[in-house]
Amino acid sequence: MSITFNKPPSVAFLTGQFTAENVIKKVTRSGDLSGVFHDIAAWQAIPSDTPIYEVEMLNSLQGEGELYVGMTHLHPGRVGNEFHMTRGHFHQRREQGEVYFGIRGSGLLLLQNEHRKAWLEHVSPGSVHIIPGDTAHRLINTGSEVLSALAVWPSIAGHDYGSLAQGFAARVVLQDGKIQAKEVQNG
Ligand SMILES: O=P(O)(O)OC[C@H]1O[C@H](O)[C@H](O)[C@@H](O)[C@@H]1O
Ligand SMILES: [Fe+2]
Repeated sequence: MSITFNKPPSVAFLTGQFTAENVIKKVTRSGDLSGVFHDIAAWQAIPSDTPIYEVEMLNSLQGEGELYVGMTHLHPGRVGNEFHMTRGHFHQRREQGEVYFGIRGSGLLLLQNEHRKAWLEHVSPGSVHIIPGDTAHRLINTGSEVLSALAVWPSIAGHDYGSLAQGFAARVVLQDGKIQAKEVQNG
C-alpha cells in the first residue's frame, strides 16, 4: 500500500480566488433580488442583468458530517441609499451554524435570530464570524471595493429564504454621508 499526496485546492488570500480542479460558480444579478432592496424605483432603474454577487464553491462531499466551502464576492455599490447585500437566509436545518472569514474589502455581516433581534459584525480581511445555529445571515458591502468572504458550512444545512419574506429587521444605508443601520418593522 502506498500513501498518496493529494494536491489540495487553494485560496489566494488577497483576492479570494480559488484554485481548484472543480469550482462551481453562481452569479446573482439585480433581477434575482426582487423584494430585497427597499427603494423599488431605484432597484427597477438598474439593468436586471447587473451582477451583484458571485459565489464560488469548491466541489466537496455532501451528506451528514460533510462541509461545504464557498467564497462570496459582493460588488460595491448601492441601490438608492442602501448598500449592496446578499439575499440572506436561515438554514433549512435551522440549528446548523456556519463560519465566515473576511478576505477582502470591508462591510458588515447582518445576523438575526428567530425573534427578529438583529445585530451586526464588521467584516474586514482576517475577521472571523461564528454564525450560531438558528441565525439568519446576510453580507453587506459598505466599502468601495469588492467584499470577499469565505464561508464554511455543513452540507446538510440547506437554505431557507421563505422565512425572511418579511425581510431583515435592519437596513444599512448611506445617510448624511455616514453608514447607518436602521431598525425596520417590516423589512
Ligand atoms: O444564499 P445567499 O443568501 O444568496 O448567500 C450567498 C451565499 O453566501 C455564502 O457563501 C453561503 O455560505 C452560501 O451558502 C450562500 O449561498
Ligand atoms: Fe448560510
